[in-house]
Amino acid sequence: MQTGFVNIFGRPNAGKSTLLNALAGEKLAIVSPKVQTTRHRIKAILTTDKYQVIFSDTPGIIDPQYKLHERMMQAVRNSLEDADIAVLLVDSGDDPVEADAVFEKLRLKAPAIVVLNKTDAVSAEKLEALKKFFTARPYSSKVMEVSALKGTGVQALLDELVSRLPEGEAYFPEDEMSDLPTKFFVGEMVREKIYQLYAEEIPYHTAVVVQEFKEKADLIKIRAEIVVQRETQKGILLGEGGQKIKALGMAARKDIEAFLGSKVFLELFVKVRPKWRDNDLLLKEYGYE
Ligand SMILES: Nc1nc2c(ncn2[C@@H]2O[C@H](COP(=O)(O)OP(=O)(O)OP(=O)(O)O)[C@@H](O)[C@H]2O)c(=O)[nH]1
Repeated sequence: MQTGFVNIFGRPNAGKSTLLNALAGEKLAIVSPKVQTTRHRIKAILTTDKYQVIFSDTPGIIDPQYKLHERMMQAVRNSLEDADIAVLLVDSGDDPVEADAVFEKLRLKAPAIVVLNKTDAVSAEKLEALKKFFTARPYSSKVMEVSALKGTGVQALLDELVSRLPEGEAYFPEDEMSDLPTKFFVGEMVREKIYQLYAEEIPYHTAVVVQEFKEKADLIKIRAEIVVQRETQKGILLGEGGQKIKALGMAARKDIEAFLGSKVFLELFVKVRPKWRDNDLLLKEYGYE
């Protein structure tokens, strides 16, 4: 069978997580309109009798400002190492010069396909110009177009990727969807809702840790801790009379229930941990190694 690693790189908000989910046919990576939603390297495994592709979504490439950012960029570097094919994802509405600067710096070893995303949101002329621009770049072996959101072009991209993979044995059992544990995805679903429900800065000061995951007769009991840096942030998360966190819990529970295919009892707690984003021990505890 054709088998190998396809790793997705790009600037924050290019749509990497949306594309990973579209390729995998399953929502594994969380998505929000805010930049830097993805903090880990998230693998999605797609297996048929003809191929196994292991896709990786990586954090958007940025200059680190605190240790959490450094961990995020380490996840990007790890992903550079094992790629059989790199997908360089471009937000077609963006300035191509900025994406180009990021791709140049990656010093890719693997052959790369430049994928123009969000084609649903730009004109044909702009797309034509982008195609010309990226075709001429030295790292680009092909330029393709998709709308990860609408699904346009995703099958053609998948076919192209599979055709370029080496032949070999499957790396993972056929029923495995990811190399990350269920608990991780549950925490991510809570984090996604924080990105969606809270204003600008709150999500960037927040981590989510699932502390308890117990399967009972007819439901799964989950206890998750939301970590923030300051007391004021705790107050914002809770909202007046706990209204905000209640809404957060309800929205997250819905997604978690759909993901697990089971009824869920979700308890959320907020804890203040000053400067956790720069604390090696806490970063490790929260899963950012
Ligand atoms: N119109 C349009 N919007 C898209 C498309 N793909 C993604 N988006 C939107 O772009 C935003 C960012 O998408 P993500 O998938 O979270 O982007 P990302 O590259 O993983 O972002 P980071 O976590 O910052 O690295 C979300 O609001 C998506 O809905 C697309 O094909 N068309």
